[in-house]
Amino acid sequence: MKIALLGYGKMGKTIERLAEKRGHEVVLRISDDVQKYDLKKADVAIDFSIPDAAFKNITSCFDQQIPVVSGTTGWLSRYNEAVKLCKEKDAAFIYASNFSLGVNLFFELNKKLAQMMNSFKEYSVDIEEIHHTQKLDAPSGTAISLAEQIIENSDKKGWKLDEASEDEIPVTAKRIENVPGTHIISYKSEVDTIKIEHIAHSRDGFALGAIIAAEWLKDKKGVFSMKDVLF
Ligand SMILES: NC(=O)C1=CN([C@@H]2O[C@H](COP(=O)(O)OP(=O)(O)OC[C@H]3O[C@@H](n4cnc5c(N)ncnc54)[C@H](O)[C@@H]3O)[C@@H](O)[C@H]2O)C=CC1
Ligand SMILES: O=C(O)C1=N[C@H](C(=O)O)C[C@H](O)C1
Repeated sequence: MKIALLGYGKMGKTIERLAEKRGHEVVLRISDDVQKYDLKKADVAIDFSIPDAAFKNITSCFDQQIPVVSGTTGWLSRYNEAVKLCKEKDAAFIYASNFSLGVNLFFELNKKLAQMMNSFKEYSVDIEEIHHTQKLDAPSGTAISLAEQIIENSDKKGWKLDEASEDEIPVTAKRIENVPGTHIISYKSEVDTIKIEHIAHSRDGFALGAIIAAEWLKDKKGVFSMKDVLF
């Protein structure tokens, strides 16, 4: 598979290393706001760029009929617009706030736990995420996905960074040098705490998941999620 990397930072470089090991070839590397780039040589594009660039990168792929996998976070206010454009242009698109297998399993666990805990009002829920200090967005896209899953499976009405009201989930974002990504969900009562935690040891899990998603998407049309790829 010939891959265009839209974003050639920490994730782009990790994807290149793992993709080459799987026999793929990187044919284009974009790491800036290039006015127009030619994706014709690529079978698929993988976007891990910056929040301000993701929408333009993704829709350029639709225009050039190249399937696109995006993991960039912090641009999701335009996600529905991207979905609409993908359908109009009969293109192919997968977005995931987190491509790692471990986090996608953790997502399923989170939904089940939220359903179970909803009957026990003596417990209050909170989410904590920890990432490296270069991260541009807060809270992380994964923390937002986790909060949305809890909201769908409980009586919670929303989430808020730091201070939250009774019917909202408080989300805390910490920034510590070199942390690839940690997410913790806690249910606390007077007498005890129940915690589930996902700790990424490196970026390899995210990168491998994105490559597997690209292999899966290459010959398809439509809008998909990581759940379609993995389960
Ligand atoms: N969904 C997932 O599984 C994961 C998502 N991420 C997200 O991926 C994104 C990238 O993460 P990192 O690689 O760690 O960041 P990074 O800062 O190391 O790399 C981003 C790169 O994008 C480049 N860039 C700037 N403008 C661009 C443009 N217009 N087009 C293409 N590239 C451009 C920058 O020069 C930089 O090299 C972030 O939004 C992060 O939250 C990160 C890890 C996993
Ligand atoms: O910026 C990162 O590094 C990460 N971003 C993603 C997010 O915002 O959830 C996924 C992962 O946690 C690493």
